[in-house]
Amino acid sequence: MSIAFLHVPSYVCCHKTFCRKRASLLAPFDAFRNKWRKSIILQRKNTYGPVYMLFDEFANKIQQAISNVSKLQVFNDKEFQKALKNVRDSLIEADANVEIVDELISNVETKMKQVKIPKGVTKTQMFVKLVQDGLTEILGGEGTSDRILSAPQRQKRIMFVGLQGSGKTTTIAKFAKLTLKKFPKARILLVACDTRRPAAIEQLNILGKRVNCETFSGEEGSNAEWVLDRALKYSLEKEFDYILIDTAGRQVIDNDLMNELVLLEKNAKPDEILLVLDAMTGQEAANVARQFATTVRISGAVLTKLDSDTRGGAALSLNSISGCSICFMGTSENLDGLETFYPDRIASRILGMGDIVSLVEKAQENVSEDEVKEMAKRMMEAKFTFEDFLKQLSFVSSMGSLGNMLKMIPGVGNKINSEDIPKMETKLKVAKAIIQSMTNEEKKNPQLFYDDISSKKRIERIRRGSGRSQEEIDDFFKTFKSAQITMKKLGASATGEAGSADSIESTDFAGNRAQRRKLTKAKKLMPKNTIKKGFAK
Ligand SMILES: Nc1nc2c(ncn2[C@@H]2O[C@H](COP(=O)(O)OP(=O)(O)OP(=O)(O)O)[C@@H](O)[C@H]2O)c(=O)[nH]1
Repeated sequence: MSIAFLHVPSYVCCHKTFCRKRASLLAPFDAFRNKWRKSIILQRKNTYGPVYMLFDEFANKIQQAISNVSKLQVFNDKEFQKALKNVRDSLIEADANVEIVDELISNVETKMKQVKIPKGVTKTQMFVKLVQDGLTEILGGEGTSDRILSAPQRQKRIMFVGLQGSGKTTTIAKFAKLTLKKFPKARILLVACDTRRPAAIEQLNILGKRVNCETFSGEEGSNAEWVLDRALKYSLEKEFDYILIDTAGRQVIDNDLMNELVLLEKNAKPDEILLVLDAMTGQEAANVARQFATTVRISGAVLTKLDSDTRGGAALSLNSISGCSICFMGTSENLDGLETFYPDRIASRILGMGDIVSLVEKAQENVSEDEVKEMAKRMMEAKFTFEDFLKQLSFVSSMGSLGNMLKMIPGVGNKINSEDIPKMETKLKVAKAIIQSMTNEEKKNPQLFYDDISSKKRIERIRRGSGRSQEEIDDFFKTFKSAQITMKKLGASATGEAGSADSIESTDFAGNRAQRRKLTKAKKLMPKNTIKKGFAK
């Protein structure tokens, strides 16, 4: 059965009254709609594990349009118009607002005609850059996330508002965790002002414990103002640095909700008010934002459930329609699933150009400088053990989903087939299990598995201990060997020692006969001085 009828594009319902009527008309479908959403999340989880690609449906289409242009030898007016049409179509299909899309297309068209293309830059490259700039603009301007996440000069109060089920309570816990990552000594109090839904208080209590933050809640039946008043006194007394205030949501915007928020804003005098919006509502999120912004002073939006939103309509419409910029995005149900939203980096990721800045930031968050130095030193010394391999694997998994990480690497993200990622993630898990079944001596000395007469017995013991098949074990040792070779190559090239092709060929994992023949042929074709030492440039 088609459920498309549940999502009327918001440009059809530009009138406030109609919006309200539409929402109440759809209220009976809400339970069904939520069930449908949950089933989609489950389906995606079952198919791809924890992987999500940012707006993958939209990204695939726009990347296709861009890649067609990049392949062109001649970029004449006919091709240019065709490329513009393809970009426009992909944005419209992504549920972006038609007026905004047309403005973007017209800007690209005008700029392309006016701009003086610098030497060394092709017309098609200029086109891609203009599309990227346009996309960055509609995703939002500067953003306020850095200010919101900055160290507080005095007690900082942040209020979270939004419709029911948009993800406020979960986002508060995620936000607390993100803040603690940045300021580990920060003292954070979570305040349960969502007194309408008793389960919300319990939910905040549980989540608070999971992120090691204290929660303040009133008795059952107490009103939100009363709880806030007590919580503020308590927080001053105990000198908390951050006060994160959860508020009640409604299925639709009504006077009751708005009046309560106005009172809470007046009493809490929050430094920031974050509007939490469900990305899966598409353009409707922009209308909700517009209505909230008329009542309370919204500092920015948190767009949740982006892991389930393949189209991107909410992100593409929010800023232009409501003037509300996206500061953070929810990328999973996990408490680690909140990321800062940088429009330029997101545009780059969508266009398949990667996001190396975020990748480096993630790496810095998860691995210390000393660890990096130690790893580099071992690489230089051409030592690479199972212990190092395990450290690298743990480092990769601590950075979040592999799919997200790969998408951030320029030139790699758009070449990865999302269906291959779960296989890669399973491979990482298998490798971890195998190494964990080794003794400390084995972890430190991989040679025991290659030269030692007891190697067969060792491998068999590990196979049984890790519960893996012989095929998985063989695959693991092969992968490890090639990682070891790569490390040797890197170490040799950095120190200028003989290595590279010659030394690789002499190892037992130089590939099969066909690969070796290919290598010899390549070496013959290379100028002599390039194959002696290090990498050929
Ligand atoms: N997949 C996914 N699920 C999320 C995300 N954020 C929140 N959720 C889920 O959305 C559901 C609703 O989240 P809540 O935090 O309870 O929403 P709320 O706005 O506090 O709801 P009310 O208190 O009823 O107003 C929960 O099942 C969350 O786990 C996200 O970024 N991704």
